[in-house]
Amino acid sequence: MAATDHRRPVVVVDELHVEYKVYASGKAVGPNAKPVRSPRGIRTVHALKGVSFVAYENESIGVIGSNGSGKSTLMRAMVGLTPPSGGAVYASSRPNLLGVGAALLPDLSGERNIVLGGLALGFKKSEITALRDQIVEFSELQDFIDLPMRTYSSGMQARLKFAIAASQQHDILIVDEALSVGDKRFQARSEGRIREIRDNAGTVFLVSHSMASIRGTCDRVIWLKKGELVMDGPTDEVVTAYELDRSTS
Ligand SMILES: Nc1ncnc2c1ncn2[C@@H]1O[C@H](COP(=O)(O)OP(=O)(O)OP(=O)(O)O)[C@@H](O)[C@H]1O
Repeated sequence: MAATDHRRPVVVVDELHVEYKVYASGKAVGPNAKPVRSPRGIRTVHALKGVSFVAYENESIGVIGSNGSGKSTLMRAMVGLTPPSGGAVYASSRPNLLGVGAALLPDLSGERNIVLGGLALGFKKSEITALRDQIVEFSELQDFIDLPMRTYSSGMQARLKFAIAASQQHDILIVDEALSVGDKRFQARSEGRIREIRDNAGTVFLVSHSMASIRGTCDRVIWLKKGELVMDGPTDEVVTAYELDRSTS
């Protein structure tokens, strides 16, 4: 395709395989993968089985598939949190996974967590200070920002996390299911922010079970099923095929 040749590739996923090895007593094996029991009592879950695609700048790519199909594993492998057992991921810059959750502390105020989350995402202290007002405003938590995070509802926590992570332009941003937690109005605002990041030459991956969010945000969709990429193409085509598959299986 001539048009494709002119776009700058930012992520190349090449024949990516991820296998999790879990002790049989472990809790990590999900219902959809077929665990293989080895003689030593270790199960292997083949979560990604040779997934390949190229993502270009200015694309926003939806990642869909039923529970346990490998979506989060793919995102974690793209940011380097989960090592591939085969194949490779190449990226023009480090992808950022939106989900500063692990870094935030429930006993600290929203205010302190903005600093903590910002640092965890690699922002400089001065950048966080400059972005503070914008983050509070986007999260709409002005009246609650001095309270400990444990007093926030899950939707309020999700809003703060999204506001921190989306406060800066990212070259490659991965949003894993974050949008489904806030209310309708916040979802619409976050979708708008994702489109803005994409329009400013970023590439956005959105993992979601909400086909409305996917349709509203993405121009291309990757559909995973049991660790394999079954379809990669324009949003409407892939979502329609996925919904048909779900209604018949
Ligand atoms: N840390 C882990 N250890 C062992 N197995 C894992 C681990 N993480 C995921 N898996 C398994 O890998 C498979 C893919 O899981 P993954 O979380 O990538 O799916 P997903 O498509 O993101 O699912 P969901 O829609 O439910 O979030 C599942 O069978 C799951 O049980």
